[in-house]
Amino acid sequence: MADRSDPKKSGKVLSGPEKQQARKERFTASRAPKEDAPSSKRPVGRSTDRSADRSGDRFEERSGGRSGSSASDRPHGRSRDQKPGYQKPSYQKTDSDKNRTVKPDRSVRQTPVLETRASALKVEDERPKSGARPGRDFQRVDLPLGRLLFHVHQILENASATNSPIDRELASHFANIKGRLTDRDHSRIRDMVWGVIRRYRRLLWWLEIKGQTKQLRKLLLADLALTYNKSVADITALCRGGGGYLARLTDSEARVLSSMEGKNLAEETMPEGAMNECPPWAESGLRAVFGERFGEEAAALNGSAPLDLRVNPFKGNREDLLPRLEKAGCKAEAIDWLPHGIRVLNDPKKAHLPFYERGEIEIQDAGSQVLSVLVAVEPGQRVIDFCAGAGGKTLALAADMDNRGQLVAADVHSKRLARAAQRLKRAGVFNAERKILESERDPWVKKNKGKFDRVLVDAPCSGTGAWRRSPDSKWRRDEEDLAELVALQESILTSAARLVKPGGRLVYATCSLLPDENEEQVEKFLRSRPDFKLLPVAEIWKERMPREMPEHIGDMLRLSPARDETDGFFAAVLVREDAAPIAVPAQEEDKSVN
Ligand SMILES: C[S@@+](CC[C@H](N)C(=O)[O-])C[C@H]1O[C@@H](n2cnc3c(N)ncnc32)[C@H](O)[C@@H]1O
Repeated sequence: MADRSDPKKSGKVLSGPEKQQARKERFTASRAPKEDAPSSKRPVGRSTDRSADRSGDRFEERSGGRSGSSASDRPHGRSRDQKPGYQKPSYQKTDSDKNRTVKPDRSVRQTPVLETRASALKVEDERPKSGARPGRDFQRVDLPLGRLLFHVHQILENASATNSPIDRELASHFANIKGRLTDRDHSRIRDMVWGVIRRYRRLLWWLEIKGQTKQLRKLLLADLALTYNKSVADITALCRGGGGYLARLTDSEARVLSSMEGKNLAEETMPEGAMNECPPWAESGLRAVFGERFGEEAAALNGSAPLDLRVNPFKGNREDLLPRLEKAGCKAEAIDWLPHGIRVLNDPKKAHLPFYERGEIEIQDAGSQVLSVLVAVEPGQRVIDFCAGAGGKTLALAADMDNRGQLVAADVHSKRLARAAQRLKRAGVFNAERKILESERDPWVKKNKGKFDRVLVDAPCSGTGAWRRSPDSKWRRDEEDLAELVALQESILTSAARLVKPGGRLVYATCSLLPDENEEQVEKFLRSRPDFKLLPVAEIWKERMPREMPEHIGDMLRLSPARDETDGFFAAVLVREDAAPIAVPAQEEDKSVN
């Protein structure tokens, strides 16, 4: 899926090395403090056996998330392992590794991957398994927890050093150690990495009240104590130092961990923003939008997202598809307020995938489906999806155009457009073409001014509405990024507006919930372009949607996870008045465009 929340790929908001360094420091400092001497005595912690029932934090695979991006998306420039602070994943063979090639011991119960957290993270016995024949048997066995922690720490450190998405860092780490870990180890590492990310601000709060500096190692250790209920003795046993293990606990670390024993991650005195994992840079904006409902919405944004599908009308219909999905093992129901939406209720074997591969369905959040409907395209029109990315909305627009008319998928990111092309082909779309833009002010825009009935600007944004799908994105941004995004959005909106023909429509959308990226952006635009007027979304909703519009949706669309059970989305529909001349502000007429 396209990466809404990655403005760096646009070439517009690339940060310099200083900024990268600042980011790194913000995310965490990476080295243990010098003043902490290694712990010489064994701490006196007790092992508690409280069951870890604070669930909801397990890793979820991103399928169709707007902010997800694949390794092929890597921004231009230096490769990951040239970046400062990046550590190439190491795999040093230890004595215990030599005994790691053993026959499966059928007497040992195989622990399911998603066991309760406390038992899944038990301190494991590292003695050689009986029956091992080094070099002859191929069955790998799971790594002990201490070794897993080393990988978890390395992945978090690298993600922090390169400011790259966690899923990309996980994939790269696993690729680098080339199959040396079992699938179950991969799962456990993922769980732990995503756990730290999902509990990041709460863990930071704990470090702060204990007078600790922000360090990934400390976050990880605090997570073991507060989430997995590990005692200091347990943690000491896990951090044994040397190849493949975290360094031994310092005295100060042991003291802090000891003071955390028996404590809950979520403390009553914790501020609401921290409790709900809201990053400080977004908190005031979300409070301004949600007022008293801030806590409820922030909590929902910190939850997990459902898997939504859109039925491709070129290949079938929802009524026929639902029983077929169910027969294949995917329990799903119609999203009755959408024309083609389906919500997956239970699909443990990913039975929906063959349907996806045949182009019968697309993976698309319900909110994203609404945006496409609001563009209200007609067959035969000229339509442009100006920030098309990998084509999520282009596909939906093509279906509503019934393959008739001209549909342009434009973007500055050629690889994303290439993915869009594959998806369009698979879906049976043949009225779409690609346009790679140099920037939003590409001369092509001027050449085509006033030619389109519909212009969709699905702008790059902070992605606050999609945090459920990419919780790490909130810790990779700051106020400065937000300001850069707002400037980019304004520039894209004013430039793309030139494409709208008289009587045509400009639809501005984001998956952000912040007013600076949404209402304020639209209001600013309308002040500078009096030839455009806001069309209340209710006007389109009543014509295009199977159910009435909920009352809380105003003239501009705002969807949120707590109230609408969708990702957070914003959209405004702007109509260009019929006979008005194309008023292009002076700064739009870039000299190079002529
Ligand atoms: C939110 S994503 C689009 C998601 C896509 N519409 C979908 O539904 O899958 C925003 C897109 O804007 C593109 N973009 C960034 N800067 C741009 C610019 N200056 N002009 C046009 N597109 C830009 C990004 O490459 C990204 O694909």
